[in-house]
Amino acid sequence: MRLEQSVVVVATKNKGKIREFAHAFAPLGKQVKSMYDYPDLPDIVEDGETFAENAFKKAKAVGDALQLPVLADDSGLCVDLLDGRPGVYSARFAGEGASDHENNLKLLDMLESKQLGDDTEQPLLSPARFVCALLLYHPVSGETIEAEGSVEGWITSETAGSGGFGYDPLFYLPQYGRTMAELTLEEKQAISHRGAALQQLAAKLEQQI
Ligand SMILES: O=c1nc[nH]c2c1ncn2[C@H]1C[C@H](O)[C@@H](COP(=O)(O)OP(=O)(O)OP(=O)(O)O)O1
Ligand SMILES: [Mg+2]
Repeated sequence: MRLEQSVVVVATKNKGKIREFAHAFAPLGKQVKSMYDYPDLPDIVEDGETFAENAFKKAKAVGDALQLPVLADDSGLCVDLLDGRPGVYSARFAGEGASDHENNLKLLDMLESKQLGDDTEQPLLSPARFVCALLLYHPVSGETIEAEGSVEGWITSETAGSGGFGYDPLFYLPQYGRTMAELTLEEKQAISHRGAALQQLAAKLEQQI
């Protein structure tokens, strides 16, 4: 499979993801379209047990509806002290339709309550990682190409930054001394789970050309 078109359709409604994909594909001369560009798409139930399963559901639903190759991203945050939660439930951690802010508050609440009684309150609450599964689906051949990326960091109670989206303000990167929300788009792409998955996808696509 090749990504020949000058338009890449991404099966997402997340404006933060759309911004990051647009930034990543612009140097390749490719324009990104999202689910906002196509009314009447079917609703997608993201009830898979893995990121890859959900990415497949999104890419297949939109690819079959549009009869175009479609890329999907399913991603989330896995927190060590919470045994890997919220994981695939990251988007609806504080309930169906929860905002990023509500999800962030719930996560900090859970982690801070674990710390109660500690003599010294630490801003760094738990190691964590962002995970991103990408899946490119071709509706005619049924072919799929998958890629995955992750990035390690710490959940911090000292949230900072207004860039990015989702859990970025509370994801602290010790090597940068900043949260993910304090990075530029370029910096985030260079180290993020999504950037890593995109690199792996590009490598796989090249192999198949
Ligand atoms: O780079 C990231 N920086 C911060 N947070 C992130 C990131 N990447 C994923 N996340 C969080 C946001 C959301 O709580 C969940 C993704 O859920 P996920 O279902 O894949 O995306 P979504 O529902 O927002 O949009 P859509 O399904 O239409 O692509 O993980
Ligand atoms: Mg979603």
